Amino acid sequence: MSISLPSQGPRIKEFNITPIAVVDPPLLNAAGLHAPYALRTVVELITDDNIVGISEIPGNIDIDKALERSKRLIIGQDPFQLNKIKDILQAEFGTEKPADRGFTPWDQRTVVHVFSSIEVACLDIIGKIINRPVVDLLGGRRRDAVPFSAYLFYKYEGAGGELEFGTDPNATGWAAARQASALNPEEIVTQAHAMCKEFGFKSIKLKGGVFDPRQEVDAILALHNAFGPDVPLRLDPNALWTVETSIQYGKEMEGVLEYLEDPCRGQQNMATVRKALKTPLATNMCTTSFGDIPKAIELGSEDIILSDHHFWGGLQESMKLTSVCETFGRDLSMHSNSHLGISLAAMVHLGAAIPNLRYALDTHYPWQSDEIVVGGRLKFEEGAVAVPEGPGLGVELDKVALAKLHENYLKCGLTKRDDEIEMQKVVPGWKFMATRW
Ligand SMILES: O=C([O-])[C@@H](O)[C@@H](O)[C@H](O)[C@@H](O)C(=O)[O-]
Ligand SMILES: [Mg+2]
Repeated sequence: MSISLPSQGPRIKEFNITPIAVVDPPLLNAAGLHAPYALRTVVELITDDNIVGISEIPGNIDIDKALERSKRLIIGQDPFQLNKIKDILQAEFGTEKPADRGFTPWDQRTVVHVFSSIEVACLDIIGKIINRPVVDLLGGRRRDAVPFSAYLFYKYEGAGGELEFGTDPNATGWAAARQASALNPEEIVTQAHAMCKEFGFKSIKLKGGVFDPRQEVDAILALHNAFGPDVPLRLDPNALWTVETSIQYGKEMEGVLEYLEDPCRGQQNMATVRKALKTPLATNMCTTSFGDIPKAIELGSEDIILSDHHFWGGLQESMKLTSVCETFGRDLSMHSNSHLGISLAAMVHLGAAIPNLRYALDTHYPWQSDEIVVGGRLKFEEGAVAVPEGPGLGVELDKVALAKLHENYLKCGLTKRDDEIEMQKVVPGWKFMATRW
């Protein structure tokens, strides 16, 4: 049966794709080391009456090529017809398998990113046309401001960007702390104090999977001592631990962590660990798509799904996930990667719509200093970001800032994220391992 669409309605007439490179400090993780620039891609959809919708996704040349390929399909479409747009993209690209996400801490699928970028930009357009914020297109706000967690990283000394491992001697406050090394529990506690002071975060996550688990657990215990029992803590070894290691150290941190994130790899292993611990388990690695849900429920692999609209195919798909979580008694919170204000605004609209938000969301935002939205960096108050004012996402693209970060992209020569190669520049021969301890 074919559906006839209104012949009048707006049509997308222009689809711009701009890869950018954002200054990023030398942060360490399970897959190696962050490059001096984190890559993002900015999508702009423009309607025939010149309404502009924007979105931001992780940068990767393969995703950019897929976006290029989707241009001819999207131009001429009505941004309100999101189901039709989804069907068109699905017919062109097919559906990726959950396993296509790969072993890295971040998601390596292509098509989910394409879906997400087009959907968010269309929602931005729709919001502007009907003069409503995006949160109202997700069922309306449940809160006016969305709480985020501090996100600590082990790191080498350095500011990233052109300075790479060097530092800016004129930096003060958090900008100075952000350049400092953090390679042991004491330096992690110092980083936590500086970040919480600047942004007012009320909970703290440590990115693990970098050092021997003993060192990382000691850092968590040091944070517990420094901040006391009222500041919830999380540790994320990005699946590098065995089941035995996860249970051993999970038991040691019982009562200290609010949740343990992806201690080990795969739903079956996570389910075994979950049965052995009282501490809830969270994931952005073993249950990462709707296709993973049946097994997640059957095995009981996690308590909290860390959604990410860039990986779950957009904001509306993420709202669908909230219903799945409610149905099966799971909590939902949010995962992040290095990002700027367009992604942050989208996360805030989604975070404001999620029911029963018990856990503050992740954000890498404090680690970035660049911005591409008019008015500059978004503000945190008491660790939370207010739903942006204005229709759509409530943020506008600063074209001059965008052009500068596109220049960075052209100059830096990076085309996709590869933390293993970056690490090998510092530690020759270093190898990523799917399970390490
Ligand atoms: O930025 C990083 O290095 C993180 O490791 C990131 O890539 C992960 O995807 C993420 O933050 C996580 O929670 O696993
Ligand atoms: Mg994680």
